[in-house]
Amino acid sequence: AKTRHFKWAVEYMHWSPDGLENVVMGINGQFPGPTIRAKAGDTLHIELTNKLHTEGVVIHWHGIRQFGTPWADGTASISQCAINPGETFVYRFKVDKAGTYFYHGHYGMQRSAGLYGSLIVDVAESQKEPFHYNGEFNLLLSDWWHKSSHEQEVDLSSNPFRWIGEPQTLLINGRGQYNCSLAGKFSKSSINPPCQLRGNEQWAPQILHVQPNKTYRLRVASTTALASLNLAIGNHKMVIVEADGNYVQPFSVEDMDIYSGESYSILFTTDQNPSNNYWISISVRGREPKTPQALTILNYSPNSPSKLPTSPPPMPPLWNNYTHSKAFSSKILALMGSPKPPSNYDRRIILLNTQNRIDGYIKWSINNVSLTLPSTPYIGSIKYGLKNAFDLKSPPENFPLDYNVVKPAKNQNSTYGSGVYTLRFNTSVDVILQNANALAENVSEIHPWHLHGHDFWVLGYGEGRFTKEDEKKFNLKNPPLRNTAVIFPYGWTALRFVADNPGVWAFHCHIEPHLHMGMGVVFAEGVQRLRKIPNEALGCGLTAKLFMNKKGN
Ligand SMILES: O=C1O[C@H]([C@@H](O)CO)C(O)=C1O
Repeated sequence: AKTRHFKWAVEYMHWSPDGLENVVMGINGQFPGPTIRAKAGDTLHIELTNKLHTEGVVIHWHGIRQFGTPWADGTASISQCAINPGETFVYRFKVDKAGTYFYHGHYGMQRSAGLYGSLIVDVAESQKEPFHYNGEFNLLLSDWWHKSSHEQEVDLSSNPFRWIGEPQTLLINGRGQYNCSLAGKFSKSSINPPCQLRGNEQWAPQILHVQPNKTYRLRVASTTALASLNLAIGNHKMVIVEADGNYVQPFSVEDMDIYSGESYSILFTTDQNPSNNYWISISVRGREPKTPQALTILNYSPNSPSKLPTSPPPMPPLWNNYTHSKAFSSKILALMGSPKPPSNYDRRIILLNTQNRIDGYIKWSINNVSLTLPSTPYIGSIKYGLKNAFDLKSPPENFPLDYNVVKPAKNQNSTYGSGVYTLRFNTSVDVILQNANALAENVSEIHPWHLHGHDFWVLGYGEGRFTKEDEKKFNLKNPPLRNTAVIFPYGWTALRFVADNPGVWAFHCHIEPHLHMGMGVVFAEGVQRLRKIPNEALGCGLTAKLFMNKKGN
């Protein structure tokens, strides 16, 4: 195993992600940020310098569990203080499991501003993947707004509330087309004429060049701020083999859903007519699509990459065809030989997701608490037993029996909170994510929930309100291990994990505006087992005061 060193500078820069010039957050002059490639067991050493001039920054390594290095998780207010302008913070951690990962900003709405990139971990030198392929591609999916993330943040925090709306463009590896369509003559809308591209534009699509009769691995990860996506490769079947850095029982599909925070590996074989090229398409699911499909080309050698496919781009399933989405999710099962969940739970926490009002401001709440992050990182205030850093009362474990999850709430008001669920070390924890009706009647949305510091087993999905009876249908035989799981409208999702990683871990909806509106909780476990938290992570809030008072620290 190696230690891999990186020196990164984060800054705002002019860029044209979709043909319109805008401002993005870049790393070392690149958007998306550089792709990290490592081998399982390697240590990454990333010196991150904040060149933003007027705001802090942190980077979260999504899917990396950070065993023994919880201060490197990159969550402002939770695992560290935001890095101040001009300062450098060293992220040093081990990548212990092969898989498809990514990294992104986790402060304010910096992910929406374009602070993200790919992190690919190959199997260790002596290991083999449980499948074969001749070549691979990596697609990082995102969504793009022409309004700045700062303006979006103000819009979401205002009364009256201003929703950010649907993205203008979907991006594949940071590239999309706003004013034109790659589909040209196939494009149904007359506003989007065929694109005139030379290929060297920042917004030119990244073409996938393939040879006939080979098998390729397509890695995909979604770091969208909002959009749930459906991916298809025209005329080609896809075999899913990995999800969130865990191998799954291979299964074949024509199209697949991917929610924000998820990653997959897909195998496909170039067994179609080699004189044609084919579409790769990304479309919006789960919200009424107002954003055009993102497209790129699967280019069979020796065809010209500019040769248009002979048929129109794949037709995605209807945006609200949840039966289709649920069928896909339920096909994801662990590969034989994967770690199994404990057969029982020590504690079950039920988390009701609701849209609420607090003093007229629109928020999201969990068991009627809308998360507000404190100014001192939890990891420091818990370790040092600071009393006034956050709400010391534990948040609710459940919600009232008479709450009807399929109707708008009788009382739509909620409260702010910063409390923590303290988990007993090494215990088995069940989390039931319970979806409900939003503020408006007959509305319930998809929420992809992401857990830091752990993978969890997805034990099952169900409709309506979860009851104790439902646990009889849990899959304890081959549930998939993941770090992100979706709740479907009006449904529930059951997860289990072992609280075996000392640290403080965010668990939240990966939709950026929803997190901003309070849709998350905080878990803490075994914090007293941490021997030394680097002071550089805690130079703000009450921990900074503590260090100043303890002279010589
Ligand atoms: O949080 C959200 O707010 C809007 C809508 O519910 C209110 O405008 C929306 O679609 C969300 O997902």
